[in-house]
Amino acid sequence: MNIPIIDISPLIQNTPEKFQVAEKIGQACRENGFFYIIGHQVDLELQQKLEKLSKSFFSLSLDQKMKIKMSNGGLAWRGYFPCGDELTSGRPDMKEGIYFGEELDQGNELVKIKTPLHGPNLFPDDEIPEFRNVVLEYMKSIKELGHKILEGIALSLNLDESYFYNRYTKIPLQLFRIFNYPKVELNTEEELWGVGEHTDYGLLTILKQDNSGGLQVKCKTEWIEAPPIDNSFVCNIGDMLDRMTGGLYRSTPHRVKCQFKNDRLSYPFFFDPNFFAQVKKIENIELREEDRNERWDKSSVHEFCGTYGDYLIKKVSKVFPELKEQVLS
Ligand SMILES: O=C(O)CCC(=O)C(=O)O
Ligand SMILES: [Fe+2]
Repeated sequence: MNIPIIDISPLIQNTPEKFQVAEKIGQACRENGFFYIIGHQVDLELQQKLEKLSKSFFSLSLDQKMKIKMSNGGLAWRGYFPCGDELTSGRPDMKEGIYFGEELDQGNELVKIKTPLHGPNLFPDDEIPEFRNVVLEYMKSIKELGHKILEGIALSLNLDESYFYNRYTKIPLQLFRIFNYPKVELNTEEELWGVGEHTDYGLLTILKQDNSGGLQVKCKTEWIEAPPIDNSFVCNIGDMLDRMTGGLYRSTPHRVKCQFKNDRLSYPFFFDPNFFAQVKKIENIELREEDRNERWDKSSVHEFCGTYGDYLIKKVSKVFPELKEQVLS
């Protein structure tokens, strides 16, 4: 089974062919929850600048990188974490990375009342002064892309194209990460993963990956590769879309292999419901059979009660247990 490649230019240009695009997106979401997009019109030069600056960042010394360590980001949950600090299902991932989000200054009302995951980003301004603007510009264009893809997803469910925008994503929660999976010298019996099996938490993930490979997607019981495709993004649906569609669009487990040949860079952007949104099932969609026992975390996305922020904080706390103690205690 292959992951489909969908040219979304009609969706971007708002031409009548967008309904056919929506049809293809719907099919991909019902089949395995993963698809590539091309024709997205995200500026290539901007992407190349992002790649170049990200490489420069990860090649700084650990001391330099730790100047923007996540504990300095406090409640906003931003900044750098070194290899081994992030856990999936309780086990350390073989990756380092930086967390970004919407850039909000200390004067912002939500920041003033200490809303978790809201605040200013941490950038390596001394070492790589251009990084800040390039990251913020990239996030802006992927956010716009996210709105477009969600219009396609709404159409694929026979909903008004602004269904998600009106209810959940007028102000989406944006989480943007840049990961480096460093080349690992094999000297252990332990099974190592770049990222262990998991599903994403929110609505939609838009992933840029370099040409190293290693991303794998679980199709029923089989793992298939999601190899790099030039100037494409890999899209996958998260737990909240699974919940909204009563399981019709499942959030699909995926993982990343440990890298033994060279470093791998990836850039996942999580386009998620507003932090304060109560995520509900779409009217007129029937709840499908529970998949809890098959899920990696043995929990049900359909039983959860609360806001998206509540859901996310519970999940993120498992991923960074130490930070949780510092920040939320
Ligand atoms: O690095 C990748 O290709 C995927 C990362 C991922 O699955 C995640 O951060 O949720
Ligand atoms: Fe993921």
